Amino acid sequence: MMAAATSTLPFTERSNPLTQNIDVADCKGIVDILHSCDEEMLAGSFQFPGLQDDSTVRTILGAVDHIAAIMQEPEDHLVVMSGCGTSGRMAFLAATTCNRLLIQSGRKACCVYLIAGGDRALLTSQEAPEDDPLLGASELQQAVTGKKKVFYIGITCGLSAPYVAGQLDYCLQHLETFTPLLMGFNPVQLARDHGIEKWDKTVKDVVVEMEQATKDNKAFILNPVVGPEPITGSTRMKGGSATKILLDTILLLAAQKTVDQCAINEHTVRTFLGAYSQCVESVYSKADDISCLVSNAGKSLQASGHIYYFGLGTAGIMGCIDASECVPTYGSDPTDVRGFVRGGYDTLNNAAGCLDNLGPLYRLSWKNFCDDILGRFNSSDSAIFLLSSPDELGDCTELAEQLKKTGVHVMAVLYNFQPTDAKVMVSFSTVFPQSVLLQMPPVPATGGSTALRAAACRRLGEFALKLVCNSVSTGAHIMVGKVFQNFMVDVQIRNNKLFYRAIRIVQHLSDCSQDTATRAVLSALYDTDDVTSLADINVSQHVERGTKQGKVVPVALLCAALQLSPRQARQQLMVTPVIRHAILAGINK
Ligand SMILES: O=P(O)(O)OC[C@@]1(O)O[C@H](CO)[C@@H](O)[C@@H]1O
Repeated sequence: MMAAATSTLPFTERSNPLTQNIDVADCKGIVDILHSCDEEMLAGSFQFPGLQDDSTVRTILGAVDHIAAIMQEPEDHLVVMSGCGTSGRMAFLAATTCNRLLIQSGRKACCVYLIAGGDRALLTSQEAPEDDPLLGASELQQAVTGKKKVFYIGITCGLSAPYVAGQLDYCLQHLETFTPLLMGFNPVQLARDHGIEKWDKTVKDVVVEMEQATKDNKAFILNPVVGPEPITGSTRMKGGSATKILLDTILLLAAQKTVDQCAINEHTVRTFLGAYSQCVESVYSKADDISCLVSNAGKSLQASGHIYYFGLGTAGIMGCIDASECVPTYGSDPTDVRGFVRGGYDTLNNAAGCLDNLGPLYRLSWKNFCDDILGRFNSSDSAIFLLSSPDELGDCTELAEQLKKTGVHVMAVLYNFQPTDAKVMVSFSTVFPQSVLLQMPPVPATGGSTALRAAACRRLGEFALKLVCNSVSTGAHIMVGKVFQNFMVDVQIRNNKLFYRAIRIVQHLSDCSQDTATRAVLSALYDTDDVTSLADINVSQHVERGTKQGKVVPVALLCAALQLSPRQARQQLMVTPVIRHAILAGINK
């Protein structure tokens, strides 16, 4: 095998031995495999500290202390959380929900989020700004104008995003104002060391500087290793979940320290992290029910239908977040999987407000759904309601009944912390005969405040919904052949990292040299047999083209594996769209 040596590959880009046959598993098998991956995320044991190890717990405590100090003096102090794609969406959710909790507790909001590509990236994939460190730095600079002290959390699961590196670099140059924390899931030595266009540093250079600042007690690095992703490189899954666990734990404990004035120690942190382990078990104890959702969702995509999530509050936002990542990961159409939130932008509570005018993909309220889509909703589509309490049933019934008239599968996922009342359950299963009821574990003690307790329940519930939605969208895309072994074989080349990932996938699956794989990818990207003139083009130009050009990796794979021209490969894919079948068909010709 000519693929790059595993030990030099970041964990976040490695192929997970647990999932190498996920593409040929049945729906229950897929969910069971994802269960073992999520257990692995919490258990760690990759020869580097994991989520629950001492050094991680200590770093969390350090961050809690700093953030609690900022919460005490919110006037000219600020917490900034920032990232690209899922990392930025998790930052958004953490910042907005923490602010809400602070206000409910009689305090002032003190958190802001940044996401590469701005607020439109909350709903759609905007990958290119991830490659721009200067953009990152200038957006951070703007966000902190007038602030005296800033705790900055830069999230990049792979320790790979230049946008975040640019911000960390800015923090390191202004340590009198900033205390930076780098959050990611690789050891520092595996940070990305590729050249960055129009910048004189690599991400790794900045991470090394961060390491030095950490030794001087001026910065933090929080980088537990959670193991390779279930779908290779898909950091929306374990990476996104681990990000959520860490951000929620840090912010809730900081709020507890501030609001309830209670001491937070290692035991408190461990109890919180333990609750997430219990949550994973509660979720997957419903693996049979979840696999029914996966099956229906997969059948929808197979029939060229759609998967729609509907939710109230942050439950609805979890659906939107899950949907947003399907486009770059699986090369799917942005309308294939969509999320709708009751109340639209008022519920989203994003900094830029209503984005309706950006186009149909930004119309996210239930009303928008009824106006734009309900009329053409049909029996190949799937509807999944996401609920955070049985009390929300009344709000969902009317829309659910309307949808049922179209003959579609209308399903629901409900998380509940109270023992579920039998009568409520009867009405629930009348409206949603196909549902997943997640009985959540007790929340860790969160002092005396009811607001704090309610917030802790919500954060755990969102985590549970994330796991279910990730199972649904991953499983459904596996069912339509978008995964080969455990590789995303229709990934879109939308940024620098994805360009090199595409090459690695082709190299690995067609067992060829890196050079051959690069030629195959360029050939597929530009639809040409002669790639000699493309050798000197900047990766950013390949990315620009890759953002518009579909099926690059499948075409490149067929070119490399079967020595086809891009034209022949595209023809083959028209006849046999499932890549594994297309290769076998070519070999058997
Ligand atoms: O900077 P990170 O967090 O390593 O990676 C961010 C990213 O490139 O990867 C994710 C999916 O793999 C996307 O959500 C996002 O665009």
